[in-house]
Amino acid sequence: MKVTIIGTGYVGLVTGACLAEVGNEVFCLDLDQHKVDLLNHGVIPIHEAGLEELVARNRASGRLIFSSDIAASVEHGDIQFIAVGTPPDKDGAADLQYVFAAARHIGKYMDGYKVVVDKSTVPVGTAHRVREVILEQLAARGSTIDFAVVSNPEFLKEGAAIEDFMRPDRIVIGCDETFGGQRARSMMKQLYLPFNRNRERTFWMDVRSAEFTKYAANAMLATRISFMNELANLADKVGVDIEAVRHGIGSDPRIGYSFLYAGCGYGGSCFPKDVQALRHTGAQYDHKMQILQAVAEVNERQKHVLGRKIIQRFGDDLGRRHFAIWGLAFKPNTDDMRYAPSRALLRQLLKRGASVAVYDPVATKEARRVLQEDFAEMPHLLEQIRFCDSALQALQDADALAIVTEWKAFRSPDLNQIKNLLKEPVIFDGRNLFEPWAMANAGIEYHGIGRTAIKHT
Ligand SMILES: NC(=O)c1ccc[n+]([C@@H]2O[C@H](COP(=O)([O-])OP(=O)(O)OC[C@H]3O[C@@H](n4cnc5c(N)ncnc54)[C@H](O)[C@@H]3O)[C@@H](O)[C@H]2O)c1
Ligand SMILES: O=c1ccn([C@@H]2O[C@H](COP(=O)(O)OP(=O)(O)O[C@H]3O[C@H](CO)[C@@H](O)[C@H](O)[C@H]3O)[C@@H](O)[C@H]2O)c(=O)[nH]1
Repeated sequence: MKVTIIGTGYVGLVTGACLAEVGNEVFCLDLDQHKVDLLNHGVIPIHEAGLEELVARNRASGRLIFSSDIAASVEHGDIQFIAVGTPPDKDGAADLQYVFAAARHIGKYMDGYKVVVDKSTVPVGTAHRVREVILEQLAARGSTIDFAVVSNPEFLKEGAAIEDFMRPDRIVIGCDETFGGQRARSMMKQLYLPFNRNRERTFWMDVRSAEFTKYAANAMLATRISFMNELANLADKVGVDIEAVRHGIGSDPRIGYSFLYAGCGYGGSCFPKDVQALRHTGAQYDHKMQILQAVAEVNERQKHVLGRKIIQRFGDDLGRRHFAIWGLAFKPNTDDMRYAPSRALLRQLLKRGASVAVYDPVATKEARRVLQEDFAEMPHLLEQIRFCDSALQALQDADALAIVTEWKAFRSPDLNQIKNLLKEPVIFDGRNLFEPWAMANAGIEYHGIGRTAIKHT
């Protein structure tokens, strides 16, 4: 099928490459000319396992092209995916300006029937507004061309994006009579056939319910994490091991093990903004989302828990202290720094005068960029950060090690080397990678999240 993807970011690029891989002719549009140029030179602007090979293979076959030519992009695809960003605006609502700009472009240039698919995460009612925007453009041209608007939210996780797209848990498609009906439904069905071979994964529903399902999924996952983080903080006070509790409750199939890891808070481009946006939808309908308010507040606090543990241990004046930090990205297998908990920790430590040596396997370049922005008003603090090429290098002469991202490479370190390189054998583990008893046996003072701190004796 002929498909256009508008917006070639995480979601657009993965969607485009995966749809090309199963045989479609895909046109990826982006207004960021630099990004388009990189992609046309085979350079992938993000770190995502397997993406480079997938893009190269499909570019070589001619099934995947990148361009900033709006008119050509609208002409190309019978199906037009809108996969642009929906960042939070100043009130926490989803900023839909990029979605509507894409809709305007479609309305301005379309010359035949199109199925317009909202793939971006957008609040309930957005498909209706996208339809209105397209209709306005058509009316301005005196045109009555038929089109459909469909909601097809994306559930991929960064770091496992290709696997998630190729073998999704579910494909949610909102398609109803108001916006498109049977013709759009059969085109969407055909497009997703290759992803339904093993079993039917598509859930058909009305457009508004599909839009809501995306927020419901992210809000539920964020709630589980904040719930566990709140329990972990209490566990620390009452002398309970949150990891034992996680096993104890996760074994109940009604609860399950996923997304129950306590830590130093959730980050990323989705949970923080989507929780806020859903709260905002609640406010618009005079319906206070009390649980989600607590979820967001607990998470904000949680991002500071690791820093607070460090301050408790070393005092508020960190002027002569130096710390090693492992992990900068908001989670492993990505270089994404959006809302990463490491940013909150750095702010806490640097403002108190500490210096830090940081290491992340892939996010260093992106971290340098976002930290310039974070410390734009206090640029001198950036001089207190040293970016290292290896985890061991970061440990040299540090007073303690803090772990912020659960990269696999951090899971089984040589404890003797850690002890030899650190000035004091102290670890603050924001992702509970290690067992307190193993640390105690190794003579390391260990502070996890919700794991009774065992002091080095
Ligand atoms: N990142 C994820 O893991 C993920 C997963 C599921 C859903 N989502 C949702 O998908 C959407 C996209 O997220 P993302 O992380 O891919 O965003 P992104 O910021 O990585 O990419 C968006 C891209 O759209 C481009 N763009 C903006 N306006 C445009 C226009 N009018 N025409 C063409 N290109 C335009 C930008 O230049 C940018 O390259 C968001 O709504 C997000 O919430 C993201
Ligand atoms: O038990 C857990 C699981 C995750 N996290 C943290 O939660 C954040 C988000 O993790 P994850 O969900 O794996 O990453 P995302 O790539 O942001 O993916 C989420 O957001 C996407 C964008 O909407 C959705 O498509 C995905 O389904 C949804 O998992 C990260 O900071 C993790 O460290 C925890 O603290 N504890």
